[in-house]
Amino acid sequence: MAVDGLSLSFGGVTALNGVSFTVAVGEIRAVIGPNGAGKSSLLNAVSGLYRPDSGRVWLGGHSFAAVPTDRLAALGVSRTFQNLALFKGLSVLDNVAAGLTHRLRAGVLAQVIGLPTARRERADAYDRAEALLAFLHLEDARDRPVGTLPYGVQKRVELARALVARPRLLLLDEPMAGMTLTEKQELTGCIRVARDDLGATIVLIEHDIGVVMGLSDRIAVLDYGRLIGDGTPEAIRNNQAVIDAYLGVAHDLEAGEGI
Ligand SMILES: Nc1ncnc2c1ncn2[C@@H]1O[C@H](COP(=O)(O)OP(=O)(O)OP(=O)(O)O)[C@@H](O)[C@H]1O
Repeated sequence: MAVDGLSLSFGGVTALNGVSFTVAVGEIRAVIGPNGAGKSSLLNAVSGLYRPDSGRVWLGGHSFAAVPTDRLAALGVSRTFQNLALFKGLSVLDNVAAGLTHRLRAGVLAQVIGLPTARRERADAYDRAEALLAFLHLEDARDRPVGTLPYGVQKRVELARALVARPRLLLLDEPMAGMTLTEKQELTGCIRVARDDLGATIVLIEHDIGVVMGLSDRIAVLDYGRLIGDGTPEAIRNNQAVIDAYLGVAHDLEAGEGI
């Protein structure tokens, strides 16, 4: 994935101003920056929810002036949202399988009347969902209605659902928001599993600087819509422009506190 000269404004507000960076295959790439820096706008442009004013988004060897949302799955892209978007009354397994069943080739009618192809696709979706539960340590919660689970577990279910289609690129929007320290540690482990064992390239927006420093291979830093830093955690920690604009206000970087 890459973005090349991405610009986007809303009325008089410049959300993105000529942002370019690349994401290597198999990389965990964080995008950080103060509130209003343009992080969500960037993720929304990459996933096709916003149409940039100029610039290109590269996904899987194709470049787009505006990413077609209906082709995201075919391009191997999956994303999560800041606010949970799960079916609260359905079980964990059903929610995870929904990451596949909502776009099965056999249509809804075929599913309902139980044609063999539909049955096979559905069984396959559930097999893959079961496998994902094992990877992300969710087996114990398999049959529980999602709404009854602690928030941190629900976030893991959301990650599992995004992963069930085996995306090549996974976009995570503030995955650690609202989590306890233990939950953050668990989810960090799951994100590593997604990369190491499931082969996903990961781009995440995250405010918790401790998590970002520990998890990312490279970090892109936005400020007022501009890219002001791009490099390894070590390079970003020592980047004066980044310290001035962002890290300088961190309470305690070494302790890994969020800001
Ligand atoms: N749909 C929108 N309509 C109008 N202005 C918007 C819209 N989306 C973003 N903006 C503006 O664009 C700028 C960048 O916002 P964006 O949400 O991308 O920043 P962010 O870095 O994700 O912030 P936060 O960390 O607070 O989520 C802000 O000034 C914001 O008010």
